[in-house]
Amino acid sequence: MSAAWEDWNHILKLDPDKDLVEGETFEDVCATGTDAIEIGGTLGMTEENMREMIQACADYDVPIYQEPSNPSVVVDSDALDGYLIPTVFNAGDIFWVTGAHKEWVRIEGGLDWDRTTTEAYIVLNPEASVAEYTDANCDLTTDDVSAYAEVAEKMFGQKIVYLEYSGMLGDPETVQAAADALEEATLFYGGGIHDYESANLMAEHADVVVVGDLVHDEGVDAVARTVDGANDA
Ligand SMILES: CC(C)=CCC/C(C)=C/CC/C(C)=C/CC/C(C)=C/COP(=O)(O)OP(=O)(O)O
Ligand SMILES: O=P(O)(O)OC[C@@H](O)CO
Ligand SMILES: [Mg+2]
Repeated sequence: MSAAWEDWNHILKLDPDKDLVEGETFEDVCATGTDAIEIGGTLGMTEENMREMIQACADYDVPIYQEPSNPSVVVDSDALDGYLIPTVFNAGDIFWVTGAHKEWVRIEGGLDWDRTTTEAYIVLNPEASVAEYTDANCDLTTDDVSAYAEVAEKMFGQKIVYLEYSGMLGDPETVQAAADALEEATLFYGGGIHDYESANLMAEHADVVVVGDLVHDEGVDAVARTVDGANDA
């Protein structure tokens, strides 16, 4: 059976610490045409705000995945299709590569691995909260990025590699270099997608584009245009 994300073009990432645009509902959000909703963020995450947002999206016909930023915010909910768990390949602190995961396993005493997939993050915007949080070394050349992508897939068996430019539009050549380095793994791209053109551009290079802040800043019509851009690539 193929993994769900192999058929996706577009993910909408909802931040439990941010509001929707006034007048818009989670029903509207789930009707943007996105292939999946990922719930997560770096700052301001709690088990409670995660649970509320998962519940708010539960009744609509779109898969929901939680992307926890640390073990203490993981939510056990039947509404979830699964967990997408970051591991940050260029983190400055090993805690964000394997340490948090070890703690999660230790605390839980066993995980539902069938519902859990890791995402091999390469964090590339030094201004993003996630870069600061994980002390990521974002000073990477295109060759560094493609080499990390290859190591993620070939050495660590990662099924998903995630180029994370959160808050800024990334470099298409770097995204293409990462795509070229991968054989089977699915390449996610996220950061700064704000319209049809930017979604279309990044979806030419990555398998799946992730749209985040746009839903909180501009709303569902803007997100729907990025879905079109991704699907047309
Ligand atoms: C082991 C478990 C369950 C969790 C650990 C998972 C890890 C390693 C997390 C570190 C990376 C991280 C914080 C991922 C969260 C998803 C993410 C990158 C969100 C984007 O965040 P930003 O856009 O930088 O932050 P804000 O939107 O909160 O400002
Ligand atoms: O908020 P933006 O810049 O769209 O980034 C999306 C996502 O990659 C964040 O984790
Ligand atoms: Mg963000």
